[in-house]
Amino acid sequence: MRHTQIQQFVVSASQMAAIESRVFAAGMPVAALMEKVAGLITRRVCELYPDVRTTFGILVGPGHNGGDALVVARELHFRGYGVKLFAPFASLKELTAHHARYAASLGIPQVALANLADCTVLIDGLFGFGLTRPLSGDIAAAVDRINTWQKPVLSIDLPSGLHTNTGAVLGTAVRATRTFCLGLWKQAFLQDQGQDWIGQAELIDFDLPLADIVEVLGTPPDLCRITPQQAIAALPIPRSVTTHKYREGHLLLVCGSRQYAGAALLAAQAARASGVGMLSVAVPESLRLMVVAQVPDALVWGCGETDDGAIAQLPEDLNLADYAAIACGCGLTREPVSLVKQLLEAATPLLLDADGLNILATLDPVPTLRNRPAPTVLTPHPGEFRRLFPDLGAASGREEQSDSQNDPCGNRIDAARRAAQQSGAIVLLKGAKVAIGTTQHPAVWLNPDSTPALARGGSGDVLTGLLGGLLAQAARRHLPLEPVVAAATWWHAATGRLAAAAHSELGADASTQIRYLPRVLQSNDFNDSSDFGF
Ligand SMILES: NC(=O)C1=CN([C@@H]2O[C@H](COP(=O)(O)OP(=O)(O)OC[C@H]3O[C@@H](n4cnc5c(N)ncnc54)[C@H](OP(=O)(O)O)[C@@H]3O)[C@@H](O)[C@H]2O)[C@@H](O)CC1
Ligand SMILES: Nc1ncnc2c1ncn2[C@@H]1O[C@H](COP(=O)(O)OP(=O)(O)O)[C@@H](O)[C@H]1O
Ligand SMILES: [K+]
Repeated sequence: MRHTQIQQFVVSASQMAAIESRVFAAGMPVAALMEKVAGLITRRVCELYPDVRTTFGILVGPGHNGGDALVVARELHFRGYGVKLFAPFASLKELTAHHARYAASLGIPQVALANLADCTVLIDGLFGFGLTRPLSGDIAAAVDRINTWQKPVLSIDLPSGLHTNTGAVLGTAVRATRTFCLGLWKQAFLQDQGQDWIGQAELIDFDLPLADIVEVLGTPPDLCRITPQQAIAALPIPRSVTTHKYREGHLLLVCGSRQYAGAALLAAQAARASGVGMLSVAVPESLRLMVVAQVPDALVWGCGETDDGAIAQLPEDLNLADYAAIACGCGLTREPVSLVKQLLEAATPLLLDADGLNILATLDPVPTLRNRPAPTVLTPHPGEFRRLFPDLGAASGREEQSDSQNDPCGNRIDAARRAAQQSGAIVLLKGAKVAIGTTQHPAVWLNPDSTPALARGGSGDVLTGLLGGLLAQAARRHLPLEPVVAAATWWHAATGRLAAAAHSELGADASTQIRYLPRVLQSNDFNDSSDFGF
């Protein structure tokens, strides 16, 4: 129970400090907490490296991150491991200085950086959430040098140099292979730009009282890290035994063009896998028979086409009020502007993706969305996000085409939140760590566990179909849509992980993802997203 609750929280540096202050004010001695935390870290290090011939090079910073590192060093020393310290700061916080003195008295050597080069593993205790300014000078040079060594690095709390909230690299940062996040997930762990430095992330729960956490974060908290349990709870299962197809929602998918026929198929097949009661698909007339053949369960509308094979208009006898939800955009091309306008005016929950978003971007999006008579869900990747919300775009993540960006204001959590606040829409900002901005509480949902196997054309169409189908089911029941958007995000990511486990990261193409959608729900163990057996 505690394990599940703790996994949902995400904190900023100041919130973490506020929670710790409450614990200290209540009587917990700082030194005792440091012993406890470092003891838990030591246990994990010993589990990871049971061979006592392993040698550890330990980087010691001036604050309590360095204090943690010194306690870990001492404990590893007592367990018989070889330990060397690199402690380049002349002035240490008081508790850290005590531990440094004791470590010296035990004969644990303090060495120059070059002498760590022969250690098997490095432990990074330079800076944690107390980092206040960019790394510079000798310490930045040391970090840069360590990063060239290609050794396993275990970072304590955060890779030193990473901004606790944004995950941005401040000057330079340690490239960790694994990071032990202490107590509560820091925001950096849910930001794309920190991921290449964090490596494998692991939470070390050291029993911060829930009452203190809730007091600082509020109920419900502003941010929520999506857990499998929450996601499953938001899915329309188990079904009522007496239900019938019209009670399980009717989705209208508006998608496809002669140029992008596959996108329509992927979205329709994923919508089918969502369990939606009825699925209608509106495509250009020339795609109609192909969709019928591939998705025989759908009612397929053939629409009038433009010269280029995009949808010119919806059939006259198609009544938008007949549907619980509409999803539009996959493979649409940017031609059908009046179609998207028509859908935006409908009093039906609307999901816009891909070219639906690109068209919306030309229609003065913020006031248009604000005037919508029904809820809207947007699923932009960072490029589409920037087109929709240019004033927030810099904060949405790295450039699509660039592989070396570290945008110092790449705060996706903030970008998704502000986009939702401005527009009133639910904004699902795609990426490695999907951030979903809402106007409700929580203001932002964050999806922690995914796979780069999803980074390929067609993945987004799968998400749109799946989410559209789930939105139709929720809207039919008059349920809030925000938890459903979070659940679809989790389901899609879990599908990618399951498909990648079976077929490799390269083999989890969009069609394979669709085949794996139902298998995610067949797994019996949702206690932890890492408990899927992969
Ligand atoms: N309290 C506890 O018992 C628990 C604490 N825990 C542990 O404590 C960590 C937080 O400790 P912390 O607050 O001491 O901050 P920390 O991250 O060590 O660094 C601050 C020091 O770095 C300095 N400094 C900053 N930037 C710098 C720069 N660019 N270049 C050079 N120096 C720079 C800064 O100096 P100043 O800015 O004051 O000049 C200050 O001296 C947390 O991450 C976790 O590991 C947990 O185990 C839970 C229990
Ligand atoms: N590195 C990554 N790790 C995890 N998920 C990713 C990664 N890159 C992309 N994704 C996910 O894959 C999907 C890609 O969607 P999108 O960019 O719209 O692709 P397309 O339109 O080509 O299908 C989104 O759900 C996104 O969150
Ligand atoms: K660190």
